Amino acid sequence: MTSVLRAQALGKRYGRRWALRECTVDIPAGHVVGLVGPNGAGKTTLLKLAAGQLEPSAGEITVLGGRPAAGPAQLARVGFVAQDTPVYAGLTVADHLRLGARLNRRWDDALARERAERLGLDPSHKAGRLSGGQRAQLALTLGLAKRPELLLLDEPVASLDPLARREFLQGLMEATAEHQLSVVLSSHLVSDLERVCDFLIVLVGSRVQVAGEVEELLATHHRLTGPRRDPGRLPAGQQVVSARHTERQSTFIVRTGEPVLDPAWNVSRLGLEDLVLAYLDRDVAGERRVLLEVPR
Ligand SMILES: Nc1ncnc2c1ncn2[C@@H]1O[C@H](COP(=O)(O)OP(=O)(O)OP(=O)(O)O)[C@@H](O)[C@H]1O
Repeated sequence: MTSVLRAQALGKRYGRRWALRECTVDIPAGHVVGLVGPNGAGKTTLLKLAAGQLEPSAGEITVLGGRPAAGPAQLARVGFVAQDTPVYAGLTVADHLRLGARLNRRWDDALARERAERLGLDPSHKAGRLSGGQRAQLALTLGLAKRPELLLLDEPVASLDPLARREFLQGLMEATAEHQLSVVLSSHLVSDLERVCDFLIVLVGSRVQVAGEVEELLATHHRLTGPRRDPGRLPAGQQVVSARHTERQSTFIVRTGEPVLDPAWNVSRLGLEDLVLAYLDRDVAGERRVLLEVPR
């Protein structure tokens, strides 16, 4: 299957500090990819590298088989909705659609108008007077009407209330099914990602901690609880993601393709949220522990 995004030892450095480091991922087409990580993890950097807005300092990245921003044809295949729903406050909804039509060679005007109408976006309203949710929907409409093959969304729901978030993600899911596009979506909110994503990338401290299809990740990660044990005594095929101990008991989260047969363990499956938290909670290269926002 063709890759929508392939990175090999990709890195971006500002001065001596790496914003993204040794990033190797291969995202097949047709997925809604959740890119999750705490503040400063490198999510925006990866999306901007994919959009061709940044040049790598190390490694390689190809998007839809080409170099990002290789030229107008490549740019037309990728939509990028930057953080904070970038719209022009002084322009009306109709102005935005006209601008989109002028700037994008594959612009789908019928889609843009139909979507704006369905969402109740009044063409005569200035973007600056729309609510945060409406602005996010306008930005998504512009991104979709561009008819990209890959849509990159940087924290599109961060400023939205739960209802607006649900509506936005619902709209995104419908649009991806209808137009067969691939999406990479960054967010802090695991519960939102759980609803829409079928591929996950967890970034912490500028490095990819885990990447893969959600179904496969959920099938291969287990929580083991039992009598206290040193992690070094687990079988070689069980990769320890996290370990917690009390005086008498150990709880491990392990990744393994094999069944866990040791009768000493009580084995349970993980939900996506627990899986993500296990990776986020690891100490990364001695850096401080990181916490993720998980709305209840
Ligand atoms: N233009 C820049 N100059 C210097 N450092 C930068 C620049 N842009 C990003 N960084 C640094 O690179 C690291 C990764 O930033 P990035 O914006 O990619 O993180 P993020 O995961 O998107 O964070 P957030 O969730 O807060 O948006 C951070 O440490 C940040 O301070």
